[in-house]
Amino acid sequence: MSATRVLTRAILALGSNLGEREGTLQSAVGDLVDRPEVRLQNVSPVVSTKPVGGPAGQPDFLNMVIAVETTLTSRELLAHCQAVESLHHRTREVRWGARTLDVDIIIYGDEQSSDPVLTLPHPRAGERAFVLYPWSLMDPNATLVGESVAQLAQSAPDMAGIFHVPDEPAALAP
Ligand SMILES: Nc1ncnc2c1ncn2[C@@H]1O[C@H](COP(=O)(O)OP(=O)(O)OP(=O)(O)O)[C@@H](O)[C@H]1O
Ligand SMILES: Nc1nc2c(c(=O)[nH]1)N=C(CO)CN2
Repeated sequence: MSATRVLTRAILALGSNLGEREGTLQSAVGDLVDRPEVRLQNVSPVVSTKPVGGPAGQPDFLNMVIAVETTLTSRELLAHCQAVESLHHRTREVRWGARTLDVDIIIYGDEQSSDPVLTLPHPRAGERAFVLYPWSLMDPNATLVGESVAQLAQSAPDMAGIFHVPDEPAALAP
């Protein structure tokens, strides 16, 4: 008889700035939860964000976060996120360069780790409005290491470059 696995809540951040960005994010969410060990709990709106770091002139990102409950360990969840990135033709050439899909684990329960292979909470999440702002829209009461995610978003340097994505293409708007 196998041991019962603990169910852990995790926040995953998704970003895309190459190709059909919105479609990639939508299908990546499906792929991330397309196994019995990962259950989708909540989904943020998609926001448009200016690139933070990396080469100049790269396209704007679409970013979003999701909340999942999982019986995977944190390392298994990382491997799963990387497999979904590969499925969407993610390559790693330039640090912070343009990519079809990036999936980061922001928190995994209250696990803390300084291992570079999997650092938890994600070491740069607390200063990234492209993670914090959609997270605060999904869960206005969320906290990251004891601080309000909504407040952290407002003081993040990239907050000024964040825009809501209209539900309909601008060309169809009255
Ligand atoms: N919390 C985490 N979530 C995802 N990857 C992580 C995490 N902590 C460490 N890593 C490691 O970071 C490595 C680089 O990941 P990646 O190429 O996606 O970085 P990036 O998204 O370009 O930059 P950043 O790490 O600043 O978001 C991965 O191979 C992974 O092992
Ligand atoms: N706007 C934005 N900038 C970034 C992003 C991202 O997802 N959105 N991801 C990065 C590395 O994870 C680096 N810079």
